[in-house]
Amino acid sequence: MAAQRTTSVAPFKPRFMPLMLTATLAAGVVSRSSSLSTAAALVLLYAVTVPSYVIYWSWIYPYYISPLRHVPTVPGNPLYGQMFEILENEVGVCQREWHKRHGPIVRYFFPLGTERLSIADDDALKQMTIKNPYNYPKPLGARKWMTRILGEGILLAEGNAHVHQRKALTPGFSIGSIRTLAPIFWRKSFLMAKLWDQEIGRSKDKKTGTFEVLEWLNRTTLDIICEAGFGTEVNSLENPETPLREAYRKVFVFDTLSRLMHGLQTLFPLTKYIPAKMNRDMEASRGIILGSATKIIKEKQATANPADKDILSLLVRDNLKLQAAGEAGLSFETMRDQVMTFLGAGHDTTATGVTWTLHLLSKHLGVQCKLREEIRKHYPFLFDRERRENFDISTIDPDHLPYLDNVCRESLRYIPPIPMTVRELVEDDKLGDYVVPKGTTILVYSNAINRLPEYWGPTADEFDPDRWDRLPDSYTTNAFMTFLQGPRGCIGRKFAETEMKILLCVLLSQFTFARDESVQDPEELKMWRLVLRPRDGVQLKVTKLIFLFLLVLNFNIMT
Ligand code: HEM
Repeated sequence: MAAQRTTSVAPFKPRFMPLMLTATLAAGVVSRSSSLSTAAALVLLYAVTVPSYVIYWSWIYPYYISPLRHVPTVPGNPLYGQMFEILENEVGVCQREWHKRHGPIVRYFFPLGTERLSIADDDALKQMTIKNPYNYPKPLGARKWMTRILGEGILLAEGNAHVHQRKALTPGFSIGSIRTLAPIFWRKSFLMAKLWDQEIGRSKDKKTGTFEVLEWLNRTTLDIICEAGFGTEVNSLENPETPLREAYRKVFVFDTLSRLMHGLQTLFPLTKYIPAKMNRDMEASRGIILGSATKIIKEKQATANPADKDILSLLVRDNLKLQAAGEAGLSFETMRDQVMTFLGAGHDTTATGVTWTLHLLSKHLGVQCKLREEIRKHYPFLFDRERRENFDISTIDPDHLPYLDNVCRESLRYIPPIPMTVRELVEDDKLGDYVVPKGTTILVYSNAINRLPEYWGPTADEFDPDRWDRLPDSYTTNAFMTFLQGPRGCIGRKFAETEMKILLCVLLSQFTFARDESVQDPEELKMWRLVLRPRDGVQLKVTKLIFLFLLVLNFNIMT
């Protein structure tokens, strides 16, 4: 299709309040110049204005005036748009179907013909994420909503401020830096496994425990980001009630009212002042997170030790160097907000990713066995308590396990912990064949793109780690949007991947995982708030591996 152009004349976009004000003033004029009373004139003018407004925005603007009218559009009633379908379904699933039916760039509606574009087109994604990323900032409403808990760190910075912060933070996330931090990942993973071992020890048969794993993994990844990221020991693993963990627990409450309030706040930021429980909890959580971040950064600045390897130490040292060279460097508030960002972005995401992986392994026992055998082949000592306690863990690089790599990638493709991201154009731009005007809201759904047959072939909807060894010709880098791409993509990707692999090596070498059939499949209960989580967590049957060994050994001896 030929490229569409925006018209040089700005399209007519009446706004509700000014329109009603005009109607009210007109009612005054009409009542004075006719026999109608003011009330009757008001009723008459409102009766004409409101339906005209609704008809214009729902049926005239979207189809005859909007510069986006040529973009393939999801059929439906623009009066309420696809809102109900979106609310009823898992985030990204409607968009996945729409892309399959209508192509890689689709338009759909929120009420009153409010337009949204969902982008899955390879070139358009390149344009947004790599060629022109700063033309696509996060919309103000979304930013304000996220700032409350994540601070105004790198995730929410835009333009030059983002370039500056990204440059300052990148060295802390280099492969070399992550390698230096890996022993912390191992230590915390072993600690969690030890605590699981104790938990199972308290079960009836002392072999199998049935418990919810997401909360455990959240505590482990929180402890890891605090120590590896900031050199701070939180130990929420052994102290589950630690206020910082409690603060994040409250942020992710999924009762209906909280979900409604969160949704409202992205549209109307002032609703954060409504004295509802959710707002009180959010404020309390914010206070704790902000307080912890302030304490961390103050301690770090006071004791900048050249031997410290954590990410924040690198940042503080770099910043001091910049300031010594007469450059501005990062302010105290910016550094504090980076800590808030890393706390928020850096633990729940990975915990959710590992949790979904364990869930998928519990459903695909063949994959679980194959993965365990690979770990055993490369790192046999992990399966032996005495040997693993005496092994120099810093020499192990889990990147050398190809099947582990496949399993992690496939799990993150199949259920992306961050299922979507939203952007708003600052200036007109061309996406695919369409000129998209500034102000358009655009969504990139990893939970749609990651499973499109156009990129992944007919098995796109299956969990199959082996696919990574035989990717179809239609695959492109942008078909895997779990970490986004380009300068706004996840800076912590290597950190998360290494952490995930180490956790899986430790867990699979000590336990087996089976579905707890007494609870509903968590995949049917996905809930989204920044992260796509299982609503009630993931409850698994966790069996100590040593007992299975003995069982197999016994069986072999007897037969
Ligand atoms: C499996 C785990 C993770 C996933 C799936 C993930 C995914 C993402 C995605 C999709 C974005 C882009 C968000 C947007 O712009 O809307 C992002 C950004 C970011 N992530 Fe991650 N992330 C993970 C782990 C981590 C970890 C462990 C850290 C820190 C240690 C981290 C730190 C960040 C930061 C700071 C940004 C903002 C980058 C920027 O705007 O320049 N993430 N992540």
